[in-house]
Amino acid sequence: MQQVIISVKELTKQYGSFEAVKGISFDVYEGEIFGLLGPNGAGKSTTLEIIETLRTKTSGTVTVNGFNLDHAPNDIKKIIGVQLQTSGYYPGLNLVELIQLFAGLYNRNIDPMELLGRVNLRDKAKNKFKELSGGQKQRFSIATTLINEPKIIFLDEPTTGLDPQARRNLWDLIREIRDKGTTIIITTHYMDEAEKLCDRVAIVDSGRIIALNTPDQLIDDLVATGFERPKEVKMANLEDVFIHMTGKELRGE
Ligand SMILES: Nc1ncnc2c1ncn2[C@@H]1O[C@H](COP(=O)(O)OP(=O)(O)OP(=O)(O)O)[C@@H](O)[C@H]1O
Repeated sequence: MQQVIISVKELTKQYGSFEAVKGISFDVYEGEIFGLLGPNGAGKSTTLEIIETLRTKTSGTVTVNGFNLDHAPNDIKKIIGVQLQTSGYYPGLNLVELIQLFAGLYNRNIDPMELLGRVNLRDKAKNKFKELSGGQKQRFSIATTLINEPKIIFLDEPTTGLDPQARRNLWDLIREIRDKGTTIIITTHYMDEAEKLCDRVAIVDSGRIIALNTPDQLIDDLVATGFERPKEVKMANLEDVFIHMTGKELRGE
């Protein structure tokens, strides 16, 4: 029996007269990678930011690890990890110093080099955030979400703008974090990514959830309607060519 760690019931969010979230309900299970998918403006970030305690809701109930958002937002903050906007990293500090700063804020005693090792950034320990490549920045930003040893982390479009190797590398990292027991909520516009990475996905459209299931079941349900994709005539695609020619390994970037 899977344990519910986040429960959202009839959540609404009104921006003035515009209703961005229109009564969304869903549960996230402990230890899963849960994807929120949907077109631009569907209400994904609004929903996540409400759960993260960063935005007020208009109505509805949100419970995280048994804590009610209305009564115990500080308890929720303590058990979640949220990616900072890039502007949140002090420009004068190197990666080790940034981790030490966050660890101090969270009152945690952690080894910066061990954490950097987890995200394959030991050799950049003395570099500043702005000196990192896109993939490295994402990996560092994910590392910072782990500093307070959270039960749940939120990743908003973590692979946008990355090359195919860096995306795959980040998927491996995200799976490793999940396999250690952390629940992950992720938004993405890449359906191949959601299909490979997410245990379950919710599709959000105009402020409502229009589907929620495992990627496999959603595909089977579509096929059962008689849907058929035009036959693929080639055994590989351009991404296969790219990976084959440039290698699977992550670059020095
Ligand atoms: N602070 C705000 N004030 C007014 N309207 C807002 C505000 N924030 C978001 N909105 C509107 O609410 C809707 C949902 O926005 P939201 O950012 O949650 O969508 P999203 O699904 O995360 O989109 P994207 O995929 O583009 O990130 C959009 O129409 C957006 O313009």
